[in-house]
Order: sequence, then C-alpha cells, then structure tokens
Amino acid sequence: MDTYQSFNASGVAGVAGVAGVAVAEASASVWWFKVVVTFLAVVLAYDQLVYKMNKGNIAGSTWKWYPIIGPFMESLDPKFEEYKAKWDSGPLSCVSVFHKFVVIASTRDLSRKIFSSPAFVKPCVVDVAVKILRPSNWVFLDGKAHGDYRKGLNPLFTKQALQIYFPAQEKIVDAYLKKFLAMGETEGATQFFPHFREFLCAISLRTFCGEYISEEQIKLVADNYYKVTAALELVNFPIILPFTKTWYGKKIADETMKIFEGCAAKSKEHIAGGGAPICVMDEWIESMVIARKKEAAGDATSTEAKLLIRDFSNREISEAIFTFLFASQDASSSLACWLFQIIADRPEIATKIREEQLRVRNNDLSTPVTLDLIEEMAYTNACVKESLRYRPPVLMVPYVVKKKFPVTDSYSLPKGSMVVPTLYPALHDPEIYTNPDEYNPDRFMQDPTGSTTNPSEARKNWLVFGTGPHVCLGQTYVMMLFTFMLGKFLLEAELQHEVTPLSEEIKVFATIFPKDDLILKFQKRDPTKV
Ligand code: HEM
Repeated sequence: MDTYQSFNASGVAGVAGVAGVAVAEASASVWWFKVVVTFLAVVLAYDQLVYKMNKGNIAGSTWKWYPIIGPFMESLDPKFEEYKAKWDSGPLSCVSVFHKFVVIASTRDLSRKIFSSPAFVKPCVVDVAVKILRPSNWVFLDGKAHGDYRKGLNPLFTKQALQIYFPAQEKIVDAYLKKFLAMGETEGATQFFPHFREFLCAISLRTFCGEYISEEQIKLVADNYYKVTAALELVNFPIILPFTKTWYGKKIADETMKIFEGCAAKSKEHIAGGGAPICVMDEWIESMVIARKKEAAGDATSTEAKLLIRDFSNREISEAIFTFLFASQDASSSLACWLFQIIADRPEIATKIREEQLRVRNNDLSTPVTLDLIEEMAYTNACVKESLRYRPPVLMVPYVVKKKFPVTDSYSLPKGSMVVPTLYPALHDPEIYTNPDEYNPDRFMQDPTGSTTNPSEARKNWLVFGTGPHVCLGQTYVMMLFTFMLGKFLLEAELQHEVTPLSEEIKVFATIFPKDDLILKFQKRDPTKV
C-alpha cells in the first residue's frame, strides 16, 4: 500500500508536474501561434493595403486574390490570351506579384510616353540578368552614360556599315538554303523552329565576329543559346544554384563571351595589320583606331574623343557583342517563323514577291545583290513590315520606375514599380489599321505608315522596335536582312506549310512563336519563273 501510495503520490506529483509543464508548453505554443498568426495577418493586410494604394483608379482586381504571390503561377507559364485580356481591361492595368507592383500600359500614347521618359524610367532587368550579362555590361548604363555609349555603337548598324557585313551574311543564307532544300528532299516537312533559331544564330555570329569564329564554335553557341533565354525569363529564381536553369544559362553566356574575347583579339590584330573591316567587331575596332589617329592629329570631335579614344578591352567588346546576340536571337527567330509561315500560306503574295525579285534584277539572276538593290524591293519589304505588325516578336518591354511618374493626369506610377509599355495593341489598333487582324502587306504599299485612314497618327503606332533612347539598335539590319532573305528563299524554293489547328495560335517563349513550332518543307523550284 505504502509502496502503492508512495508510488501513487509520486505518480500524482509527477502527473501534476508533467501537466504543469504541458500547460506551460501549451500556453507558450498558443503564444507563439498567436504571434505567428498576428504577424501573418499584419503582413497580409500590409500587402493588400499597399496594393490598393498603388492601384488607385486603374484597372486590376480589387484585392490580390492570391495573397502575397499574386498571379505568380500564371507568370511561370505566360499565355498570350491572358496578356490580351489584361491589355483589353484598360489603358493602365496592374498586378502585384510578391509585393512587386506591375503596371501595364496598353495604348500607343501611354507606351510612347513611357519609352520616351528616361528621367522617370529605365529598362528593367531581372536580377539574374545582371549576373548572366555581368554588372559591367553597357546595357545596364542609364541616362547620359547610356546615351554616350550608344552614340559609339550606332555607327556599327548604319546602312553603310551593313554593306560591309552583307557578303558574310549572303554566304550563310546560301548555305542554309541549300541545307533546308536537302532536308526537304530527305525528311519532308519538319518542325522549323529549332532550325530557324540555329540559322539566325549563325547569321548573327558571322555578322558580329566574321571569320574569327569557327564553325564548331558557331554550332556550340547555336545549340546551347536557348539555355540563356530560359535563364532570363521574367520570372526566375534570383539566386544561381548549381544545375538550375540560371546556372546553365550563366555557363553558356560565360563560354560564349570567352569565344567572343578570342575573336576580339584576332580582330584587333587584323585591323592593326591594316586589314579592311568585314564584321561588326572589325568596324568597331577600326573606328577606335581612326578616332585615336584623329586625336593625335588634333582634329577629333569631342564626341569621338569621349567615346572611342580609349581601348575597349577584349572582355568589354565580348560583353557588348553578347548583348547584340541576346537582343537579336529570339526576336529574329520569331520573325523568321511567322514570316515564312504567313507567306507559305498565301501563294498569291508569294507570286507577287517573286515578280518583284525578278523585276529588280531585270530577270538576270546573276545581278549582285547590294543594299541599294534591296531598297528597291518595296513589296518584299512591305511583307516583312506587315509580318512585324501582324505578329510583333516583342509584345511588351519591362521598365522600372526611378521616381514617382505622373503618367496621366489622374495616376502616378509609384517609385520602384515595374511599368510595361505594350507594342501589340498599338500595332493592332483598328482606328489606324483597317482589319488589323488581317495580314495585308498592301497597306504598306498604299502608305508607308500602313494606314490610309490616319497616316499622320499611324507613325506613332510603329512600336515594333520600341522608341526613345533605348530604341532597337538593329532595326535597319533586321529590315535589310529579312527583305533579302525572303526574296532569295522564295525565288529558290517552294515553301510548303503543314497547317495544324495550332499554327495560328501564339506561344510565348520570351518572344512569340506559332504553337506547333512551324512544320515546313523547302522544295527546289526554277528561280527564273514566277
Ligand atoms: C525582329 C527583330 C528585332 C526586334 C523585333 C527587336 C525589338 C527590340 C525592342 C522592342 C527593343 C526595346 C526598345 C526600347 O526599349 O525602346 C530592342 C532593343 C535592342 N535591340 Fe532589338 N530587336 C530585333 C533585333 C535586333 C538585332 C538584330 C539587334 C542586333 C544588333 C538588336 C539589338 C538591340 C539592342 C542592343 C537593344 C537595346 C538598345 C539600348 O538599350 O540602347 N535587336 N529591340
């Protein structure tokens, strides 16, 4: 009994002790629970409140339906139809993802205003882009520093300079045309999206680096470049962890810049030895040499003196050349896919292009193609322009707001927010373009702006290449190259497109592509016939 009692007594005491501890622990965990719940409630309320305040009177959901993350999951797999619904919801509309406030501008006047307000905005780059393109890269410059650097780069893409690169481009176009025709014979219709990406990459690399880059290096870059695109998607994990998308992207970017560094060294030797420029690197390096000579002779203008009379290191050149590849690769591949799909589906337009191609050459196919001859190809050029209007490769361009920006009379963009001027809505504005969802190159033959109803206003709608201080550096290059390519391919090949229910649907992968990746066949034809 004693034993039992004492056991019982100690047991009771033990139970009481345990219960006491349990009560203390329970109340501690209740306290923690309360703290956590209160903290979460404050964070959620703050997030919603800030959203409401930033939103003001513009379109957007009344509350963030998915607290904190907002439409994050949708942004992982962007859909054209969801973008379009957003553009149609109002001239200014907003979302908030992870407390990042994003405003979308969907009219041409608002888009132009944003593009042309460098005092308030600068291009927005995802955090990981700075790591991949490197912080020292010129694309991250802003304001006057950016403007000065740009002045040094603009001469590399004038018509005069493009004339120099043209022979190298023509060689690549011929080589790939041969390849595509052979593929047509052996494989029939195949998915052309990857082939066009490789082709455009090869053209860019020869244009930028001439013969300094080897076939193997071109193949290496062309095969892997898509990893850079994937790493630079707008939504991505900001820290580079091994074997993730961003890690592979950085690896390829570093390897590519290393190749470009080697090319820059060879180009410097070539120009120092008195060689004539044949590629973008040569042209840049020669312009530095000329500016230095002028300075020595005492007749350098102040701009030249500032921009060019310093030795750009091979590393610096490689970084700038990488940005050209980065800016051109996806947009040019997108244009190629849509342009050739559209023309293959419209034989009457193909016939008109062939007529023009023979006419400008006086029916003599041995006529050398020069940039002057390309300028005579008005109809072929209108087909490229209309493709860019109908399916603009770049739908929107993200900018970041540097200081509070009164973008309309009733709304100011908050400092630190992201603002996204759109291009697609302006290029499909029914007040400017009759039947905007119809592909009609004749609109650009009737008027250079593409609008007979409102030509004076239409000039403002041509936002395919952006506008303002960051307007695309390569726009003349794009128009010249694609006009030439379209003419050449159509003379030499019959394009057979296998139309699927997804052909006209738009897939978003940095730029836009047909959802079925374009199933196409090139078939040899007699180039002397229309
Ligand atoms: C179909 C092809 C192309 C399209 C649709 C396109 C479109 C654009 C757009 C919309 C921008 C942003 C402009 C802005 O913020 O105002 C841009 C910038 C840029 N593009 Fe292109 N682009 C194309 C091809 C190229 C090519 C071939 C190059 C090669 C050199 C290039 C080089 C650049 C550069 C360097 C910038 C940044 C300019 C700066 O920040 O100063 N682009 N492009």
